Amino acid sequence: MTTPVYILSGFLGSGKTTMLQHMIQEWKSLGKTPAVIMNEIGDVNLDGMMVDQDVAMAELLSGCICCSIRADLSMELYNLMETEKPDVIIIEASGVANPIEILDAVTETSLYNRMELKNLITVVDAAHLWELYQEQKGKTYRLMQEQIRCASVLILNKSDRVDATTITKLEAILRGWNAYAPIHTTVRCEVPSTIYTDLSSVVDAKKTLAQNKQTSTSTAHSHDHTHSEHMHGSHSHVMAYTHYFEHPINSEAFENVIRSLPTEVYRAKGILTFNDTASRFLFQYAYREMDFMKITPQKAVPDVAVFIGEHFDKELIKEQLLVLEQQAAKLL
Ligand SMILES: Nc1nc2c(ncn2[C@@H]2O[C@H](COP(=O)(O)OP(=O)(O)OP(=O)(O)O)[C@@H](O)[C@H]2O)c(=O)[nH]1
Repeated sequence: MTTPVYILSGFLGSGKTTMLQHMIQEWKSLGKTPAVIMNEIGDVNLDGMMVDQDVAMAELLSGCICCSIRADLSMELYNLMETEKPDVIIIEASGVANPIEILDAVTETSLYNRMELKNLITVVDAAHLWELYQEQKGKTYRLMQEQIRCASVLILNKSDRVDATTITKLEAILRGWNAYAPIHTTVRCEVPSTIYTDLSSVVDAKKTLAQNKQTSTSTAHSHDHTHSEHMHGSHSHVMAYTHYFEHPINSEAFENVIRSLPTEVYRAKGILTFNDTASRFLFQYAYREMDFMKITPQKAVPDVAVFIGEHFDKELIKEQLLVLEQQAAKLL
């Protein structure tokens, strides 16, 4: 028996965890046992909390799966196969990962383990891509392009955030960059379940990937790049700041801080206790959209927020959050 492996790629905040939740639900309803490998560039895995607690999960934190911890990925894949014997494995890459490197790690591991890459699914934030496409430059744009080129399935997500004409244009752009992958235009990654459950209908992922990989490497990188230049070139600009809260804070004051974040911060998420609400909240901020969800964590978790972006001033964010904590502490 060969275990199918799915790679979920896509820029920060595009909807990978949302997609992962659908996949897990679908497989479980079919009586299958999925296992997950999650990768975060911050040092806490908040997305893991969104995932069904019964699912076996390995976490690769504080680095990008495609470079610094690529060897760990092979090891985690091996361990999961040995200990959990899952029916299917899903790897959720960090939003800044170059999927080609993950693909290589899976292929390497499959040499000594019976696993097979079924699909490399790339989730795209429609509004974000549209904005970057207007400029057609920058590292984030190139990375997104690379993630799209490598995909065997493309999910054009957050279609609720752009109009129908823009969607048509975006679909044409995706097709121009990736001639093979089926494109699914979605809201909250609602796709026909057959794309990940009916394995017989799955495209020949290996062949597609090999073709796209060729196009991708020849256009995005010059062939004489060294391996390390290739890996770090696309996302060495990304940084993260993790803030642990000592005190509950005021929810409105926090929202104001998030609203005033510099544009260099493109992703933030956290778990917070507010002094003016009864419940704890999971907060999400992706490409200027903010979302709060009530949660009751299954295990003890600290109040924490992670900010991810390019060359932003960590100290400034830290100071603003400390002020919120001091203001709240005075009221105690
Ligand atoms: N408006 C809108 N929001 C969405 C959609 N899909 C997901 N979101 C929201 O976007 C935010 C990010 O979604 P995630 O699924 O966590 O994205 P991700 O790619 O896993 O994020 P990272 O792991 O940080 O890279 C969450 O607040 C989601 O609820 C969509 O189709 N439309």
